[in-house]
Amino acid sequence: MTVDGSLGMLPDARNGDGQGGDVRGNGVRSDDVPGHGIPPPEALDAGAPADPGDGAAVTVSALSLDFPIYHGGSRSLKKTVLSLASNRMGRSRDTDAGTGGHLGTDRTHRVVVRALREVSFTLRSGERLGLVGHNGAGKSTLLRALGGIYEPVAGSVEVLGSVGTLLDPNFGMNLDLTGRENIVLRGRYAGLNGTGIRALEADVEAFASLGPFLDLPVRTYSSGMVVRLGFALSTAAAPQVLLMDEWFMAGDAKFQDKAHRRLETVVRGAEILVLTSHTLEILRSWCTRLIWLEHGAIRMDGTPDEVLAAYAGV
Ligand SMILES: Nc1ncnc2c1ncn2[C@@H]1O[C@H](COP(=O)(O)OP(=O)(O)OP(=O)(O)O)[C@@H](O)[C@H]1O
Repeated sequence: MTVDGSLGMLPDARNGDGQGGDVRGNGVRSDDVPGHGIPPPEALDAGAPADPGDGAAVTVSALSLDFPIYHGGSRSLKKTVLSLASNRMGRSRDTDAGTGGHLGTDRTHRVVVRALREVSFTLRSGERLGLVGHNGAGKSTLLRALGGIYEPVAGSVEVLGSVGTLLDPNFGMNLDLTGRENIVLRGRYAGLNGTGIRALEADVEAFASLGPFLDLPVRTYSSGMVVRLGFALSTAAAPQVLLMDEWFMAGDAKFQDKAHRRLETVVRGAEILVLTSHTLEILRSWCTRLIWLEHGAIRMDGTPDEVLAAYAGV
């Protein structure tokens, strides 16, 4: 079972529980979340927060990841794939369109999108990595593989340290529960005691500014309101390794401003950041290193100045 080690976080991978499996973005499986009967915070005072340990590092070795296409039996798709590649995965002629991963077939002749192809890199404490590349280049897939959400078909991912994810505002959220109940649940999954959960509730309530909606089911929220709640929950504590998709830029202008300030604190607290964005100013100002992905493979790995000059000519 993969239970998050701290708020919005996956467990420390050194416990052997941070990789693979059906982990949702915040270490909470949506099907694990009970619908009712959540004990109040004061009933939980015996618990203690997990110790995230120290010395974060990320090692990715020859990572490949495929998505099977289940209606790939259609003749036109098969014909396209067969005519595109002649026909060994990972050894394409110039078979790729301008967007998307590499289309091919696996050993059982099933059509797959090879979203990542033999990706290798290491990250040490202090590094802030930005991922750039065309639509469908594999940026989000790589983030999710680092978060243990997707399993590699080949190669490996090793993450040392607690992992925090800002990948999808809905991850780990039970839409039938109220915002407040979701906060308590998240606190419980993080191993917080009653005092910790009350502090979390106060922090998220103040930050998300949902007013009376906090006591209504999340399914009644607008998408911006879900972002507010999800963001507030996922940024309530700084993980050692923070994985961030660009959805955090969603929300109205006032919220974006607030979100940016809070994120800066989290990013300062995190030892390693991995961020995807199409916004060049964000990549330049937040990252110390960029990896340019093209059709699932690393095209370039360097400083933001080097990579942006080659990628975007800026
Ligand atoms: N769940 C899925 N099922 C099938 N294919 C998928 C799935 N998720 C991603 N893909 C495919 O994997 C490839 C990489 O997608 P990914 O979302 O990682 O790209 P990205 O670089 O994040 O793109 P964008 O900048 O458009 O968000 C794409 O070709 C996409 O079609």
